[in-house]
Parts: sequence; structure tokens; C-alpha cells
Amino acid sequence: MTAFFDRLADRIAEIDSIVSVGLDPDPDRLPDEVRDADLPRWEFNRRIIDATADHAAVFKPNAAFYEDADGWRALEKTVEHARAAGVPVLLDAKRADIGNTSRQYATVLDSVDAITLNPFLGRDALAPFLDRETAGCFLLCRTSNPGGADVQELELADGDLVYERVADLASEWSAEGNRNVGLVVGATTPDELRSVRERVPDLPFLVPGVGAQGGDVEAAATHATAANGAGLVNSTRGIIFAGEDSEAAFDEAAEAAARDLKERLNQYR
Ligand SMILES: O=C(O)c1cc(=O)[nH]c(=O)n1[C@@H]1O[C@H](COP(=O)(O)O)[C@@H](O)[C@H]1O
Repeated sequence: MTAFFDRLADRIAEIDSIVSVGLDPDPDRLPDEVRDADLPRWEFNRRIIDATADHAAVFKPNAAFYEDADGWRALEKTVEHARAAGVPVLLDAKRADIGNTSRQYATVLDSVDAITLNPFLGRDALAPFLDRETAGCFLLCRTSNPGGADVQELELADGDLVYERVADLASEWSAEGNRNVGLVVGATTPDELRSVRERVPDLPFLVPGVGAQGGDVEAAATHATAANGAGLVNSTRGIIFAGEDSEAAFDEAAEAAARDLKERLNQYR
């Protein structure tokens, strides 16, 4: 199998979209029509996948929404269905731990194409993921949440900020290894997004925070992709729950929202 970022660049070129469709099926927000299904989260995701696959460079399920017995079954079916539709799956799990545990965590890459990782524990904790040549590994760099600056913008002795050092290390680790490392940089801090892009032009970014979090679509589109054309802008609630504000069926509303985001992003890239 070819490297993930090459496969991603090919898919982006093929469907002309850098949209990552998040699959976070919050049980409290599922529409009535899926609530009686055997696995409501799977039924919801199945219809979202079928409706939005043509606009989705990847699907990004967040593990938090599946961490119970039915959830694991729903996630397994979701991953299989997305991949059968030809769409790679980026599991948003923000993993990494001591070596023994990380080695076990990394086995999930037998089933998905890419994963988000937490760089806080350092290189050895990431190694079991980064060692997989065909997987994509997105390291948290400058996150989109309000407290993202608390740790990530602390100043180091040489004047660099923590998130800048994370970007530099990710670039080194990628170049020394399998060139399979990207960064998570939020759209809610467009100046930082721009500065990280200037710092590491070769790393693909996953840019979350447009849509429900109100991030900057133009900055996201301008800076998400690396020189090879790989990069993603994610929206989750803004796509999958678009039907809450619409007369249309939830999957039709999701299709329209995904298409609209694709077109808005494409104006700037
Ligand atoms: O790693 C992520 O995907 C992520 C990083 C980050 O800094 N901010 C962020 O929102 N995310 C994830 O991206 C998704 C955003 O969802 P929406 O705000 O509904 O578009 C959620 O699954 C978040 O966990």
C-alpha cells in the first residue's frame, strides 16, 4: 500500500475536496428516525457516509463517541462502510502512552488509515505509530479549544513557543522516518496557523474548528495543505447535525453542508 499522504493527495485531487467529515454521533442529538435502530449511531453514520462520501477526503470518527459496547460495534461498522466507499478513515483518538501501551494502541492502525496523536510523552511514545509506513499520524500542535494556549504557548528558554517546538520536532521525525507525520492546528487561531505553515511547509495539517467553533475558513483553506497537496479541514457538527436547522432529511442536509464547505474552501486554495 502507498503512503497515507500520497493516497490522501490523490483522493483530494480526484474529488476536489479537502473536507474531513467528522463522525461524532452524540446520542443526545441523533434524529428520531434512527433512534429505534439496533445501533442508532451506526444507522446515523451509515446515512451520513452515503450522503457525504463524494465530498469527503476522509471521514474522522472521534473515539470519544464510541467508548461503550454498542459504540465499539458501531465504530467497527462505520469504519468498514467508509472504507468500502473508498474513503480513508482518520481515527481521532489523540493517543500515545509508554512504549508497551502505545504498541498496543497502534494496532488500531490495522483497521484505519490515520490517527491523531498527543506528542506530550515524546518520541518513544509515538514510535509504534510513526513506524507504520502506510499510516498517517497527525500530532496535536496548536489545538482549537479556548485553553489551547495554556500549555502550547508557553515560552521555552530559546524564545520558541511549545507548539512551535512541536512543529519542528514533527518535521524532524517525519523526515528521519516515513514522512508520515502531519499536525493538528486549529482554525480558531489563524495567526498561529499561518505561522506554523511558514515554519513547516512540508507537513500536511488537519485543521479543525471551522463550523460549530467559528474558525476562519479562509485561513484554514489557505494553510491546510502541504506542498504535495495533502491536508484537511474538518467540520463535524456543522455537517452531521445540519438537519437540525433544516426542513430537509438529516442526510440531505449533511450532504448540502459538506458540499457548501467544500466549495467555500475551494475558493481559497
Ligand atoms: O484532533 C482533532 O480533531 C481536534 C483537535 C482540535 O484542536 N480541535 C478539535 O475540535 N478537534 C476535533 O475535531 C472535531 C470538531 O468538531 P466540530 O467542532 O463539531 O466541528 C471534534 O471531534 C474535536 O475533538
